[in-house]
Amino acid sequence: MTAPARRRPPAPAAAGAAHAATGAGAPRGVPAAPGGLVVDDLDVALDGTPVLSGVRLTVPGGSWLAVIGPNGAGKSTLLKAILGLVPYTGTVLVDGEPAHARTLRERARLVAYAPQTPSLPPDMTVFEYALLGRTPYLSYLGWESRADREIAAAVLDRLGLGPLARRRLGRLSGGERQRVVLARALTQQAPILLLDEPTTALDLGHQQQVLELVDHLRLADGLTVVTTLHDLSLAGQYADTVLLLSQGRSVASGPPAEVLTEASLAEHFGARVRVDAGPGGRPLVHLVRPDGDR
Ligand SMILES: Nc1ncnc2c1ncn2[C@@H]1O[C@H](COP(=O)(O)OP(=O)(O)OP(=O)(O)O)[C@@H](O)[C@H]1O
Repeated sequence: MTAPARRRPPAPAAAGAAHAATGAGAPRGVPAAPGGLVVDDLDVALDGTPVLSGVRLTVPGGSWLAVIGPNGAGKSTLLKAILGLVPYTGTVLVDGEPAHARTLRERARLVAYAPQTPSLPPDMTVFEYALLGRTPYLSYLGWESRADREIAAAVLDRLGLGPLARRRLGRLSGGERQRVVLARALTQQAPILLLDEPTTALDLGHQQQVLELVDHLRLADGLTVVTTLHDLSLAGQYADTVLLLSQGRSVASGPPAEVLTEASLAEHFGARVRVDAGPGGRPLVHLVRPDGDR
């Protein structure tokens, strides 16, 4: 896979005032992270219900942010706001500009998104679906080139999906569907990758395969990665920074070992856990039965 090398120094934290999503250009005082993301004072209400309030984050280009939080905390909504798929107030800068300042085609070349529960056309084949990732690069009346087809085939191979290339989407298992959705996002070859729960349907081996591939691409090509993850040990092993959302607010953000603490997880998830230091001091989170002495 090829993508422009985008290694950049971390950007300072955002510090701007709220501004309407319909405005154009970066608000004064909010520094852009080149190749990265800046979110500041983000509010989202859906059907009149506040879902996100005052959320802020900075993801320097080439780094990995894991967004964690209990069910309904607003993780998926945060990704959708970054993509410009839901209305918001506040600041969202993607590679230094608000998403809505770019055309849909420009956005698709910049940000690839693998949603949590996509609807897949049942009669489309795996290869055809992966090839959709090349759409932002086609001319308006053009067809996919041989190079586009080779890129899609290479991504399917790297995800172990080559043998399923001709299979129709309606005949895939849950885990196969999830990897196909990731394949389409990777075929897009965008420098920013937003993955909503990319491992929930995967067995242990495929979880590792998918996350290692994403990390390999991040390191090789400088991709910026944002994943929501319910598996907190995976968040701890792979992310540079963890953002904990609770009831629509950012309640903690920082290196995994600072955010994934027993006290914090008890408070915000209502879970009793043990946190051990794993390889490199990265945290491993284990559920502990409240009556574990029995
Ligand atoms: N159209 C809507 N109108 C009102 N509330 C909504 C709407 N869509 C989503 N919500 C609510 O917004 C909240 C955040 O949803 P979101 O999907 O972002 O949470 P999440 O953290 O990704 O949850 P999960 O871990 O369960 O996937 C939830 O309480 C959800 O019910």
